[in-house]
Amino acid sequence: MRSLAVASPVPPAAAHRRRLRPSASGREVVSQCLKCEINQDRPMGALRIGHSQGNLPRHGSKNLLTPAAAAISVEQVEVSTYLPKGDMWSVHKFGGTCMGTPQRIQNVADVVLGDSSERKLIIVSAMSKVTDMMYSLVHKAQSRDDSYTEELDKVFEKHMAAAKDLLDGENLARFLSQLHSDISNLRAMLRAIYIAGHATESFSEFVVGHGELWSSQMLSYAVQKSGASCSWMDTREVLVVKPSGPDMVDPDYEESEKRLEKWFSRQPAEIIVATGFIASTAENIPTTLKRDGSDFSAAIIGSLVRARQVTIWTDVDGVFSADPRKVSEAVILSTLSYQEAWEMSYFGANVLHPRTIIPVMKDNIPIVIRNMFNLSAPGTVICKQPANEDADLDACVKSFATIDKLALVNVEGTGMAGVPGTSSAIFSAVKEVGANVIMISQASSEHSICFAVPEKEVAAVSAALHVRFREALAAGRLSKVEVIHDCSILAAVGLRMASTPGVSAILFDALAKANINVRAIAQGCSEYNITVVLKQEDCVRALRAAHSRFFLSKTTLAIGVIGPGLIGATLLNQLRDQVAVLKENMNIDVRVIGITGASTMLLSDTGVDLTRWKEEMQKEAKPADLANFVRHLSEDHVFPNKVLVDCTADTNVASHYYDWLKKGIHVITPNKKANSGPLDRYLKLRTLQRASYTHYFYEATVGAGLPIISTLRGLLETGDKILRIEGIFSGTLSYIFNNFEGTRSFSDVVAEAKEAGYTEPDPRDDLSGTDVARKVIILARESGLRLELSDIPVESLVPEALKSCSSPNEFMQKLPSFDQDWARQRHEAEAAGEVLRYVGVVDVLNGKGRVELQRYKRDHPFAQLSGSDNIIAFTTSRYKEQPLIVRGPGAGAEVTAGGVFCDILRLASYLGAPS
Ligand SMILES: NC(=O)C1=CN([C@@H]2O[C@H](COP(=O)(O)OP(=O)(O)OC[C@H]3O[C@@H](n4cnc5c(N)ncnc54)[C@H](O)[C@@H]3O)[C@@H](O)[C@H]2O)C=CC1
Ligand SMILES: N[C@@H](CC=O)C(=O)O
Ligand code: NA
Repeated sequence: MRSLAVASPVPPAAAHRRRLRPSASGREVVSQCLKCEINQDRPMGALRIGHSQGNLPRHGSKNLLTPAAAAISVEQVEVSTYLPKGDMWSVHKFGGTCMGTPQRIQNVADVVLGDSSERKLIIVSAMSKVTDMMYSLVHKAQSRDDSYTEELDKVFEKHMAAAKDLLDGENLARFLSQLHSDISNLRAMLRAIYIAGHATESFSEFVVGHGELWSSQMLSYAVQKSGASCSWMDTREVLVVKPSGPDMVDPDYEESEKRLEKWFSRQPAEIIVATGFIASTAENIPTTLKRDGSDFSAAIIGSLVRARQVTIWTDVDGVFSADPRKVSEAVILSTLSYQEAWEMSYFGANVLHPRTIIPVMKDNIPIVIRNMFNLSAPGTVICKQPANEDADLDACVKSFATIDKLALVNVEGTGMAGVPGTSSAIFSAVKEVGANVIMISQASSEHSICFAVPEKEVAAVSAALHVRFREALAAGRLSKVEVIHDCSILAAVGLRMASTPGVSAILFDALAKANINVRAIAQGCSEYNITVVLKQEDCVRALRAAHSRFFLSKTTLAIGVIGPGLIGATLLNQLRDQVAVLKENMNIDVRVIGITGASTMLLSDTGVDLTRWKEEMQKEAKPADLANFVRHLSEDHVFPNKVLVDCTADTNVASHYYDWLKKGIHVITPNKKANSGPLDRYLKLRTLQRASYTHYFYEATVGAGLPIISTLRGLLETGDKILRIEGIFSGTLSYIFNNFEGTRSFSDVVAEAKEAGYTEPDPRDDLSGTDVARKVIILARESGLRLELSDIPVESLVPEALKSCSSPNEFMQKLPSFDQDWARQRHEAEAAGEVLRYVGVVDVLNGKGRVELQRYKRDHPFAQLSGSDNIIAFTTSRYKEQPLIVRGPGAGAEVTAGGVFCDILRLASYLGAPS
């Protein structure tokens, strides 16, 4: 990759090591000020650099106390070793969590020793929580809160305990003596702060940096224990920075490089353990790189030595494709470009601070984010985008992020178009109130401009705009300055995304399918992100919908099953056996997140375990409450697509479909009540369905799993004209008349049909012809006829005397008393060489339907059926001579549940699943 910048004769390492090991104090007291030394512009590599402690020399009147604790001074020694640069270096940074306990520090030492790079530079943060403790010390002291002394004791004890655990012998003694000395200096300094009631910035920066001094010393001793060549570096001797804004500093690379070379010439160890976070100004005043500064230290040092790689060790497996707290299926990204990482950190992703990326970006040094607690995870590499990365559409999007608590401001009016200066006037008004504009969008018609600002700033922005545009508003040149509250931003981040055709289509399609309304859109020319503004309440759902479309199983579907009776239970078992296959082969992730019966319901956030749903239903279930059940589904934020599967025969349940579709919940059902109920309701439902992206499927309402509705749809949608549909639509009645033979009684065969699961929950619905009439109505309406159920003449097979039975059981018990009548009717037909068949007819030409018991010759196709077969003949303009016939079992648990399952997969494919 890169070649060495400087190669120099290196004296025997041992000699250097001896000279450069930290002194008993851990630091070397030297005589000459670094500032003066550097100013003399000496040849590099010849300095002994240390920072003194205790009775320190002064650097000038500005920092009277600071030098007493932190002056950085140098002593000249002979030039011996130059700093090599390039691939031999690997830089590691270990965050506070990695350094949290003695055991963890030891693990860090092991990781460092396990890296086979020729030279290693290790940057460490303070032990976890220590930096906060140090800030609190300063805060307490300047607030004249005495308890700072106890807190300082805690800091001392924490480090002493850690060191005693980790180190022994001479190293422990050295460390503890240094710790004592530092703590007593800090006590003096904090006392001064306490008396003054004020801490200058340099005072507090000096105090807070101690966490890194101690953690890095402990680590360097721990590494030395193994006998490795290791030096400790106080980066205040090397890293020079200058303030570049509030709470921001810029590295002085040139000066830092000089100082590093000089430092290295004195201590050319193979492993250098250095303090993160701290640095000094050009005047040698201790300072810090501000929050997250250790990452920055690592990046700057990585750049100074032109490292092969900078590894940032933390406690996550890498950079996620979305906030894993919001998207449980977020994945770890294997690579990211610098710009993408940059963009993501803007959107709040816990990646790296953008400034951390700058130093390494200029030298194309990769940054790797690794998990200290899961060494098997390869992590995320942040590097220059490889030119040949495959141009897969989906791969263009790397991650999604959101920003909440925003408001949109919309300034609108005809007087804006073509008037130069309008946007400047708007944004200068915004600037005057100090608001931060997060996103701007203006359509090219120029009649409006909208922008997003933090919700807490919008009142001031709106007021300022009303003042600024008072005249324009009064004159009507501007029609309004409108505020839309409670908005969020969803941003898709990816390098080539904005320039790759189809990416935004997929994004917006995913949002549309999740029924999410987009309020504003912005896509910068930077190609790195597409930003959409939406209602805050939709934000997590939108994030999940978009994320799942690009990263997950392409289609996720949350299902609520209503009515786990025969069909519902069979469906749940079929799902149990097939979900893994669907995920593997079709990229469809189906989760049942609720099951409700008439009396109890079971709710789950992530998906019911379908291998034990019945037990769970008994153990975990709550009293059934349909409204709560639906709320559970609609308020779920994990899954973008939700579907209610109604497996009841309940009219009341069916009456809710309209509301559910309106809520964006898809509906699938074998229940015929909605489509055969009042015509106006049916039409309203279908109109809503057609106008929305929410789907309603009901294939199993006619012919169970047989493709009846879909066949009819196919004919109609391709322009065929339906003339007539007739057939045997009842599995129950088909079974009864197919098996009502010989000596068998009618009531026995009905009981068998019920036992086989062909009948409706109340078998009278079958025998009365009502079930067939419902199917006729469904097909008639599907064919365009506007008929009510009452328009269908129905010949009922329920004896008059049994119509008033109070229960299906009573009906079944009394049915045998009518067996004689049935036997007679059958014998009459048989005598004529005929069979009894119960048929339904949709006479589309005449706009009518009927349901009746008919006699057919033995060779008629309707006489050839067996079992619960349905047979449906479509006579159409195209199928005029010979009807199109669909035949097969038209009732029963497996085939019906299979039909419902097919609808679920149809929905998945409408939602984008592969075919
Ligand atoms: N059995 C079959 O071969 C076919 C049945 N169908 C239809 O499938 C649906 C279910 O039929 P089956 O499973 O045979 O009936 P079933 O009686 O075995 O199951 C219905 C279930 O719904 C429950 N239920 C009733 N009202 C409810 C409510 N308000 N909330 C929650 N749960 C409620 C019942 O407790 C029962 O568990 C019916 O609409 C039927 O017309 C459609 C095609 C074929
Ligand atoms: N009970 C019905 C079931 C299907 O809709 C029938 O028998 O056909
Ligand atoms: Na069907």
